[in-house]
Amino acid sequence: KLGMSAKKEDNIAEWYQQVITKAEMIEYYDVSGCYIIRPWAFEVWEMIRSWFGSRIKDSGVEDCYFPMFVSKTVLEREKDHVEGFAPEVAWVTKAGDNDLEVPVALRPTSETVMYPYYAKWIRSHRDLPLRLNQWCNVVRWEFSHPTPFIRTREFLWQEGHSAYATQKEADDEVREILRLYAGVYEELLAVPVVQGIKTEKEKFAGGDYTTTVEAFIAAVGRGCQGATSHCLGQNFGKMFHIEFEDPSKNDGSKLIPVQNSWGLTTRTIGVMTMVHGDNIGVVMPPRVSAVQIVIVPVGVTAKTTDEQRKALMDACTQLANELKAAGFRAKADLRDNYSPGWRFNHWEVKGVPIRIELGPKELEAKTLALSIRHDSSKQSIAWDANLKSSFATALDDIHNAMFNKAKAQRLDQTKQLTNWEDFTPALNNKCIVLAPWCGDRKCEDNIKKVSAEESKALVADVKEDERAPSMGAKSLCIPFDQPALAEGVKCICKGCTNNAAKWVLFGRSY
Ligand SMILES: O=C1CCCN[C@@H]1CCCn1cnc2ccccc2c1=O
Repeated sequence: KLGMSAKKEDNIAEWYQQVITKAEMIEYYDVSGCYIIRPWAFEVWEMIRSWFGSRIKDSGVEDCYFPMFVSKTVLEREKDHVEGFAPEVAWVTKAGDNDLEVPVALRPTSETVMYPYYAKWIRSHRDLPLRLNQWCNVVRWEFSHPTPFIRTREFLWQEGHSAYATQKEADDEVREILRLYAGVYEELLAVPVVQGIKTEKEKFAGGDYTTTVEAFIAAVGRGCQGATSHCLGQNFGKMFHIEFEDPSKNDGSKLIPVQNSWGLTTRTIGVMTMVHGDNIGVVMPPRVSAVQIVIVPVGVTAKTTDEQRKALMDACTQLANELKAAGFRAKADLRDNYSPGWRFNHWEVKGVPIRIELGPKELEAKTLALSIRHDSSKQSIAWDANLKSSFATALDDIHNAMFNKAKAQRLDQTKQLTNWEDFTPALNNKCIVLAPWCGDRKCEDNIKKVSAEESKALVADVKEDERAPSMGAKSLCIPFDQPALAEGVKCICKGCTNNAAKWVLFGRSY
């Protein structure tokens, strides 16, 4: 039974689980926190990989593959970045009945796997820049609530690791990669993102600074980190003795390269689903949907003669072939063991951007009746020589409409505030907050603590709905695009009298 029973605005967790299973994206699996990624979702990952992978390759990044097993000594080499994450590291301790002499960890990320070899391969400045990337899985045995695509114990990602001779080159690459991450979200997935830098509290502790693309899930009013691009500085270079001869000297003195690392994961698919999905099911962005146009024959009745039925089937196949020849991912669903209505609903729940019902009278008139999934509108397109441009326009219009709708929702649910008393009510109104911050870590901690307390107090009043989020707001990013900050504007934090230094995006988040 395909029908959705949960409503997105009522209970997004229940809605999400139904949507991703009925759209055949996910199958639940018997190891907690792990899920089967079915073709309808995996093909989105393949589109993302093709788009992002081709662009980083064109810019000079080389793909490679490192082992997924990490020895304990190597993993714990960079103390301060691992200690916070140690509880998430999964270990292999046995093979068959026998304990391993030395347990090996499953990679949670590959800095410590790769950098001993960066030290071996980098000798001269001519070995720089070294820019390697791998598409792989990683394991992080998290204990917080697992959510398919969004928070899983194993996920797919790409991780890029660069080493440069100069800080400038590294800084430039951090932003170049972030621009591509924004492109994955905005050009492929029709999801608007805010680009910014993480606060010291939220950045990757092993690095110098972390830049991020932040998405927004309007249905629950929560931010979601989309991808990160870190400048690691020389921290790992010092730890792993990565050095190169100083080209400006001839006394053999060494320099430590400036490194970056950057990652994008299958969380992208979860964000896409949560942002665009509706109470019918998934709504696929046209540029990543494995099927962009589905054709279902209709109007076949007992009165239809065999040759009429055959003519109609052939026409559906011919239309699909013409669309494929024009470069679209089109499919004719002629499975007559399912009713046309069942087929129509099937592709609607899966979120195919354009569905075409082709019947005898459309065939006669050579006009195609299009059902547009994202807004349930109807369009008719002549089946003529302009097929390619008509469908290209229709699909681009769908992408832009989905993007603009999501952007309008985010703008509508982003409150720019300067007074603390407006902060928690905004969170409880499914909003994120752009607020002035003095830059003190104390205030950032306080904002999270006090907003959580104020939310709990509210939930206490509203007893019956224990699901109301009592989560505090964390800083999502310091947007690169900063509104003007007038002289004397104070930090939003309750009780802080410091002048604000920056506008910061705060919100509950995944
Ligand atoms: O984000 C990225 C992008 C891709 C390459 N790695 C960086 C930083 C990863 C930070 N991190 C995240 N979880 C971890 C979990 C266990 C051990 C170590 C880590 C860890 O270093």
